[in-house]
Amino acid sequence: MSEPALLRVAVPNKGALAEAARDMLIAAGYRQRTDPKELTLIDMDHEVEFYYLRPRDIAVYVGRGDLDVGITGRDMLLDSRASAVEVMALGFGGSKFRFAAPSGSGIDEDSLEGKRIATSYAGLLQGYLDDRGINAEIVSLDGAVESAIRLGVAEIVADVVDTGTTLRKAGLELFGDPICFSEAVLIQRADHEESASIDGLKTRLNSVMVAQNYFMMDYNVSQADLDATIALAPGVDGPTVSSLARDGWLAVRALVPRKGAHRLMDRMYDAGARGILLTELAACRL
Ligand SMILES: Nc1ncnc2c1ncn2[C@@H]1O[C@H](COP(=O)(O)OP(=O)(O)OP(=O)(O)O)[C@@H](O)[C@H]1O
Ligand SMILES: O=P(O)(O)OC[C@H]1O[C@H](OP(=O)(O)OP(=O)(O)O)[C@H](O)[C@@H]1O
Ligand SMILES: [Mg+2]
Repeated sequence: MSEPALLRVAVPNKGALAEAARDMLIAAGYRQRTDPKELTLIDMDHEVEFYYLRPRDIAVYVGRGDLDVGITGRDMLLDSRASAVEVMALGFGGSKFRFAAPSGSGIDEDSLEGKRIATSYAGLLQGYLDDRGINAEIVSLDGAVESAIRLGVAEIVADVVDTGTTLRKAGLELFGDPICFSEAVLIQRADHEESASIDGLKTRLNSVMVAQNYFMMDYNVSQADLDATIALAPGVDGPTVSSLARDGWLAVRALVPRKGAHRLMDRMYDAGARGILLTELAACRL
């Protein structure tokens, strides 16, 4: 009997996305490497082979068709100019790609013409400049771009910003609108065909994201207050209502949005709910 064709999936091997990508794949039921030095891992149950690669290279492999699907940052996908497309945003690794200059320099987005701009995302920056007809010199660096100004290499930097701590430490301040709002994304080759195995992966990842957006709420309530509490927490397809071994009381279970769940708990209590529990979900397919 021939071996099944394995789905080839690229996963960041280190950096800002690696740990969250691994956690998400494990939550979706896949095996992941236990030794960070392993380069690949086969999950035979799901007929998937994972390749642990630099996030910057993942769009190249997927764009060429050497790998079927990959997880990388949207900014890295756009920077690569590879023939790959975003098929699903994964809800982690959020960052912005932004301009910064020394505090008080007076440089703004209207004064980019003729400047030297240091970045490790030359493709992404060039696309921004070309779209606006701006001529500026791009100084391409590998990382730690924030130091480029102090060292005289450039007057402006364009870099990934999350908390802004790195920029502040370098005495820089942001200017202009973000060039790109990034997060981790699932990518496929631009001319990909329909694939049941990739659909399976997307469904599983989606179920993890849905689970991250909801809590399961359990509570007890008297028959008299049931309608009021259901109106506050109607669930997705209506709550499950079971009898409780206490006369005139019911046990109720409903999915509730994670956002505002604690405020909802207060309102449920005021409406008569007691013994209210919020529980994390591991995965959830609605
Ligand atoms: N501090 C951060 N917070 C959130 N996302 C980030 C942060 N730094 C980078 N990212 C995002 O993670 C992705 C991969 O960047 P990362 O910094 O891990 O790659 P790298 O610079 O090639 O690797 P390394 O920094 O390990 O040399 C990019 O999409 C980037 O926007
Ligand atoms: O706004 P912050 O929360 O400070 O995060 C942004 C910093 O994080 C990344 O650096 P990384 O550690 O990946 O180093 P690198 O510049 O060498 O890639 C990014 O390049 C910024 O320098
Ligand atoms: Mg980095």
